[in-house]
Amino acid sequence: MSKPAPSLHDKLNQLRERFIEQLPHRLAQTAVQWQQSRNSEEEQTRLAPELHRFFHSLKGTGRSLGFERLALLADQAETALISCPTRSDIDTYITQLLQQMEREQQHLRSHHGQQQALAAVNSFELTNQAEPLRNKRQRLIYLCDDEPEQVSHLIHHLRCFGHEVVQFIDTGTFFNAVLTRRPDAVIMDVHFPQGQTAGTETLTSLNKLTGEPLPAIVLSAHGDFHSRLSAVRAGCGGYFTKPVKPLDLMLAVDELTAPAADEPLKVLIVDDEPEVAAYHALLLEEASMIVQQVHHPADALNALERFSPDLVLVDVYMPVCSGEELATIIRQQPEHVGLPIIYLSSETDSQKQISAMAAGVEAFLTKPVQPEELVSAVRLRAERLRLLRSLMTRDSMTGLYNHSTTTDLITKTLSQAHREENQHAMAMIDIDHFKQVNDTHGHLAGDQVIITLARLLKSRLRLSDIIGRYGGEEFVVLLKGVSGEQAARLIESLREDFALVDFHAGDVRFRCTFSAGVSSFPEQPSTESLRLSSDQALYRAKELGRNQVSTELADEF
Ligand SMILES: Nc1nc2c(ncn2[C@@H]2O[C@H](COP(=O)(O)OP(=O)(O)OP(=O)(O)O)[C@@H](O)[C@H]2O)c(=O)[nH]1
Repeated sequence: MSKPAPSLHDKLNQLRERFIEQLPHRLAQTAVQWQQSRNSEEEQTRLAPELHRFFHSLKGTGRSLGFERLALLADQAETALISCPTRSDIDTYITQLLQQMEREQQHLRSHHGQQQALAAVNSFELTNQAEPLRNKRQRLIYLCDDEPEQVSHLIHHLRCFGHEVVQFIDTGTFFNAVLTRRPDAVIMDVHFPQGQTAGTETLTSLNKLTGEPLPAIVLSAHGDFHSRLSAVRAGCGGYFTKPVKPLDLMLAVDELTAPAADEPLKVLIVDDEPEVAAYHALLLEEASMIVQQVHHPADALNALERFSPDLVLVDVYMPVCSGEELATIIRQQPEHVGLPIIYLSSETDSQKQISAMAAGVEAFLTKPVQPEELVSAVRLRAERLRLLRSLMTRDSMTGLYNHSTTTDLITKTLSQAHREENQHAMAMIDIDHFKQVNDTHGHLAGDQVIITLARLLKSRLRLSDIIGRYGGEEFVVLLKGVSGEQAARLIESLREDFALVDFHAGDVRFRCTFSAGVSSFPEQPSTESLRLSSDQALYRAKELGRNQVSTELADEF
């Protein structure tokens, strides 16, 4: 039977135990350094920074792990070091503090100390319940600021865009929370009552302790060099001075939490020799690609439909059907015209290779192929296809599907829904008085509004929903598996939140609203009738004064 995974409490306890275990050695080392610094002025100068660093970090980590007495002693030692540059004045004092730390450490290792440490672990609330299921684009953000009223509007905006925001007003609770449930991003103030740079120091301690830098942005009332330096040392990816524009902060969070890589590339291998196919699959999988193998050319079309690869790797010599013939069959299907195909063959005769290429394949690799050659040939061509596909199907400003792709995808979904008797809803969304926004605040500000609404839709709707930019300031979404009524309620909540987003054009702050019309399938059985019905509902919403959601039944939400 496999061992159960350690609980959060166990992990945290292990962390504290490790810290206490390592402490005698570190204290002994520091005591020796302190003695050495007595030998000469050079030694004193050489060791001063190291001694200071030790007390400083012991203060931070001790405090954060709940070892308050230890942190207090370290704080006293640090203050003494800073305020009395002459060593002889504080010699006895520091030696005494080191001895007290030693005793405290022994106490913590004793049974009684362990009990107290455990009580400290249990004193803060652990989120034991299963993590709520979050949208792939939704982030868990920890915001730590001791002046909550100054950041409430930022929290509102972050939540409005679907992020889960947990707020902390002190660094200790924040520290424990990170160890319990690691966030996707942190927004941290620098200055706290505990110290001028206590916020960034907490991040530094956490990064050291976990060995994994937290993606963090600093939000500070001060833009001085010292604060900025502490942020850089804590590995922060951005520094904002208050007051900050919510949308600027949102963009920084987006950038900080953007996935490191896109979806893995998908490759279909068609080869009648299973071992060879498996070997090539292994090489590509090692390079983080997703591979599907087909050993009979006749199965290739089915696999293309289901797997939708970015590239096909075809063996030239196969029984039943040659690679050339298979490539021609694939190319004759309009949806696969641009799909890159690479031949793999033992054929070294260049004349034969040229004739095989006549079927329009992208490359000819000779077996045995070098692993690097295979991976780079596949990656280069598959990524190019991805880029071309994206240029063809997406709107460049918002990254949403363009008009024709949105219509195609909706039509495909409906044809499947007919077979499976599903229900879906369409919403047509149009920004109100958008011409006026452009005329008053300029086109760039108008673009910002469009991009923001696109982001709101992306962050709040499910990945399976179809979201398209239909035209200038008009969007269409297909909400899968929901009734018209449910969809209208959802769009209504988006409408309310969008109306509260602050936009900025220079120093001017302004807000925008949208109107929406909702229709549903199967009541409207085709893409065209859904679109017409949503359009009519949208028209009604505009007529009735805008900033509202209307359904095809003319009920207003
Ligand atoms: N900034 C910007 N403006 C755009 C873009 N696409 C379209 N527009 C503008 O959007 C405006 C749309 O205005 P209208 O369709 O007249 O309607 P409206 O002003 O939004 O008013 P209602 O829909 O009646 O509430 C036009 O002025 C277009 O120039 C774009 O990509 N960026």
